[in-house]
Amino acid sequence: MKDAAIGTSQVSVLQQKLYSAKQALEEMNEEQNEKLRILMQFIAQLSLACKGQSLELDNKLAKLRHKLASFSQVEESLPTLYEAEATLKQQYAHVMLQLEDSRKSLSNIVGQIQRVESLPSKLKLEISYFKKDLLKPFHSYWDYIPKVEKIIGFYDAILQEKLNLGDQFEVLPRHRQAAHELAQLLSEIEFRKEQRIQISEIKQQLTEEFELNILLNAYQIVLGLLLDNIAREKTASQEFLYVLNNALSNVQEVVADSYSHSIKNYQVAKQLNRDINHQVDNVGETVIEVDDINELKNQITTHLASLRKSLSRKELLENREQAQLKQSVETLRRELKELGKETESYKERLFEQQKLNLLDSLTQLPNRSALEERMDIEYRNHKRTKQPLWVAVADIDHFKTINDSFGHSTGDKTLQVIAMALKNSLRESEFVARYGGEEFVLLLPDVAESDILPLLNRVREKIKSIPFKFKNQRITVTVSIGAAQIIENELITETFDRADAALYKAKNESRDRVIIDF
Ligand SMILES: Nc1nc2c(ncn2[C@@H]2O[C@H](COP(=O)(O)OP(=O)(O)OP(=O)(O)O)[C@@H](O)[C@H]2O)c(=O)[nH]1
Repeated sequence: MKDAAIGTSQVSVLQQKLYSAKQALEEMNEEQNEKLRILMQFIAQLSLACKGQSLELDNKLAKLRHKLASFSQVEESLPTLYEAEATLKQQYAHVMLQLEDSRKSLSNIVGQIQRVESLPSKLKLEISYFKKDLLKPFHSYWDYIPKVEKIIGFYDAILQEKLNLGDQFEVLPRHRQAAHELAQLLSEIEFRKEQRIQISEIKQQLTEEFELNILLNAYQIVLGLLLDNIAREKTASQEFLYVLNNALSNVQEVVADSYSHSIKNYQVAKQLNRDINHQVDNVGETVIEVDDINELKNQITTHLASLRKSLSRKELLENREQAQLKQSVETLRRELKELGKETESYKERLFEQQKLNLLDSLTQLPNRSALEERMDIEYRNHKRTKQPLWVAVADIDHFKTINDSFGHSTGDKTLQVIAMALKNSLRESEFVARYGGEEFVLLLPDVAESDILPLLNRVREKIKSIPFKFKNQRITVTVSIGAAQIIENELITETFDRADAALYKAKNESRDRVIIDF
């Protein structure tokens, strides 16, 4: 009976082992689910950064985010993940198609250039090589943009050729007008920091006496810079889409893989559990049924041997599962790290671009888009709090005379100084933007009706007192201001129109004054 007691205690040790093995397996599953949940949240956040690429993609990613937010089992999100991936692939295909169309259009343009008679043979040869080069497909916008620049270069060479032939190309009033318009346009476009010096040189050249090729060069450079800006933004978001797309595919593979592994392992483990329970039952029955001690010894030894075998198979399975889990988690962690890096640099580029989009490059004041956003916010605040809100439009008087008498770059500097003065004369909660040209818009919340005229007159006086000195001449620059307060049931754009009409009146009443539309 002593042997039987030993057998029973061994069985209970084995049962204990079995129980702790089961618990460890459950913990592993929980840990795996937790890691996946973190990854899913991350993907949801990341997909937000993709917004604005295409409406369809936005919808798919929104659906995916919704699924991921409420996910309890990974496999529930798989179909939506597949759908989002398919759309990302479509988007990629769409971009490629666009590039292909652009390549064909470029070939057509080159064909037209080739038809120009009187092309020097060297240029002809170069163009025909270039046309052959265009037979190769483009893989990114970076392939496309240099080709456009090259074509612009050909045009330029042809024009130069014509200029040289004619030699006495006269600068006509319409050329001067074009140069003036280009200079003005340059003041309204946001350029990147490293482009600004080049742009201000071009502006300077356009305002002085110039030859026709200066104007042509200016067009070419500006076009090149603009294309570069467009390409930068496009490539940045495109690259990011590809990375996200790949990451989604990898994660999807890992998830699907570990899911099918855990199903298989679960089934094997279930079978093993059944075997072990069965063997434990058998030991129990043997202890009850067999009386002969030797027989009992033999049978229990056999049962124990087979139990040990099942348990070691189970241990093997658990080890394998542990290794698979480690590998999946490792792969996911790597993906996460890569994505993290990519998102960080994308965010930086986006931030740069946003800054570029909302600041006026000359004065560094908020630009018109920023003004529209702020108007929206102030309007909603006003609706909520019922506090007064004023819109004022300020315009520099006789600004054209400054440009005409002292040059465009002096005009630019004047704009910068006045912009700074306007900004400094306002409180933190007040806002000023460059609306365009020499016009600024102020948004003034929370100012009582009795205070608005003195406030704006102070601003006007402050600008008038700036000691400008151009070409050793002391110049007083003044501004005219029109303002209006938002009234019940009025849109803020209507208030703006009334302020603008008041400014018009101030200009008509000999300028340098403030008129309020009460
Ligand atoms: N230097 C410079 N001039 C600019 C810029 N934007 C607009 N301008 C010039 O601003 C001048 C505006 O002239 P007008 O609209 O005739 O007005 P004004 O001379 O100020 O006359 P009033 O507004 O009637 O007092 C034009 O000569 C524009 O070329 C800029 O960014 N830099």
